[in-house]
Amino acid sequence: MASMRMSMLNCETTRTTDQLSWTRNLSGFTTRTKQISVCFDNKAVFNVRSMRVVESNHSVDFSSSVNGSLNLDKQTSFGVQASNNSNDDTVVTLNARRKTKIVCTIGPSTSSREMIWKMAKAGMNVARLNMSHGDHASHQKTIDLVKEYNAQFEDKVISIMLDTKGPEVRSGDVPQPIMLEEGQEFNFTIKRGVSSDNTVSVNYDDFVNDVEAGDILLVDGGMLSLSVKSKTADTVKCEVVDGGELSSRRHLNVRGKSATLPSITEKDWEDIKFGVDNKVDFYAVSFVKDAKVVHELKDYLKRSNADIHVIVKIESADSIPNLHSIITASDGAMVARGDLGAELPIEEVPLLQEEIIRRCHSMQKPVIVATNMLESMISHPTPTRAEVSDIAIAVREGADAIMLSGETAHGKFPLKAVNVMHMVALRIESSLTSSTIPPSQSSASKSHMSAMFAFHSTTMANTLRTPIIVFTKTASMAIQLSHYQPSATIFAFTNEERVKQRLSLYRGVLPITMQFSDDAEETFSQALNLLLVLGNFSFMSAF
Ligand SMILES: Nc1ncnc2c1ncn2[C@@H]1O[C@H](COP(=O)(O)OP(=O)(O)O)[C@@H](O)[C@H]1O
Ligand SMILES: C=C(OP(=O)(O)O)C(=O)O
Repeated sequence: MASMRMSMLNCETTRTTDQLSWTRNLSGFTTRTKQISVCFDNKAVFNVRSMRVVESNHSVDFSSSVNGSLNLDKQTSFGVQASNNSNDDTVVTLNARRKTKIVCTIGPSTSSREMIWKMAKAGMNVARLNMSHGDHASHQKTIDLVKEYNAQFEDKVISIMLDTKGPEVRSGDVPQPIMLEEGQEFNFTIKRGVSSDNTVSVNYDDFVNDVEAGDILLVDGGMLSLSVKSKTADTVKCEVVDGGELSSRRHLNVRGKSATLPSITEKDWEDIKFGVDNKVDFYAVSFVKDAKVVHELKDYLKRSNADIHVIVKIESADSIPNLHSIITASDGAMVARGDLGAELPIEEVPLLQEEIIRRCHSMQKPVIVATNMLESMISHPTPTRAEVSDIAIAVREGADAIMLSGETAHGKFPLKAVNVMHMVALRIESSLTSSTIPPSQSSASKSHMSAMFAFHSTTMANTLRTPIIVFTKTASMAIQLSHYQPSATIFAFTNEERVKQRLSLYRGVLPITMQFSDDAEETFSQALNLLLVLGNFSFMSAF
């Protein structure tokens, strides 16, 4: 077992002083810790402590599938033991904990109370509501259930992400899937409510203006494809290139072209208002093409007094030249590979994924890798090896979160899919060779004291192989720490429920709510107590 050191820090540190050793009784067990104290906010003295910790990371327990939240099962969670080393004080053992977060799309397979609870247990960190499907009443039910779940725990949290429909083009409803054969003629019409063997509606009136003869139409990112042959005032006539089943409300993309609609449509504004009313945690904004739309949404949120973060979905060909300004304006990004791979050549997708993750890291913004991650598990109980490798790549590239779509929304094996994602992420993370010093591209700017503090705390924590405890009111210090990707967990204590909700998207951060006392000593003790009570640390033997 490797020895580790647990440190505690706080934001806006301005100076450090040496400290004495400290003895106190914690939950009936005597512990001794060494402490370093730091000043923060230019006035209060706050303590940075250290404690001997042992990590049993050689035996990752895959049965302890947790949503990055605490595991109450003492067998599979943490333990604390007395150190034999007289210089080192309390020793804690803990099993590795998944750092990469899991976003799950909620749909018919997972919207029941029972399934929300089971998904949370299996490892869901963020519930995504796709506004392209369902109505406000059905999404309201999900929101209420997630909130009910959250209200039960200080140490477990599912955040809510509302994904706007955006200016997407979709085929209309069909009573039964239509089988399209290669070479057959098939039409899309802007007339509403049409569904026959050779024609269906599209939901976008300018479709006829946007497409030209010779364009290639992709259904569901290329599951079916058609070549445009001609058009009339209301109908686009095509020939099927790759056939298959066309079901209701399928995505339509024109290879290489973005729709000319605004990124936030009238329906989106209604959905955004619904999100404000329900205090969701994140918007995932579809088909963002430039930073202007992000500013527009942020202005609206400010006017509405709504503290909701904006995640931009990078999925439109038009967004690529504006990546820097879009991500700068946002609070994070999603690599929405479905539409991205339809609007741009598919071989560009892995390169863009890497680039978007790199840019988000450089701006300390969270990034989600989405779509097709375990696609085969929509209908099969086990993933393809390529899907497992895809998850591994996203984890290695440093994504904050990885996303399940149809796998959990309407798949046959939603819990198994979450479990596979959890296990693969955990295994890959355990194999990552963590250098002691955080990556050089993330070196701390000397002008930002908090960045320097996070950088050096990470170096210390990595050297000593210890988790970190951070106390944060605004999430900022926990986010800074997450950015440097320490090798062990960041326990983020906050007295703000919304901060806890938000932090559940960030890699390596385990948010816990707790009331802060005016007395920093007491706050620290309370936090340790809470970790003990919640089963993060349990003494295996006392001294
Ligand atoms: N709230 C919902 N109600 C009904 N079906 C849903 C819902 N959310 C997702 N789905 C189903 O799951 C599929 C995959 O989800 P997702 O990838 O989010 O959708 P899409 O690719 O259609 O944008 C959808 O195409 C739809 O069939
Ligand atoms: C996540 C995506 O968006 P949606 O599921 O809303 O189409 C995507 O296109 O990859």
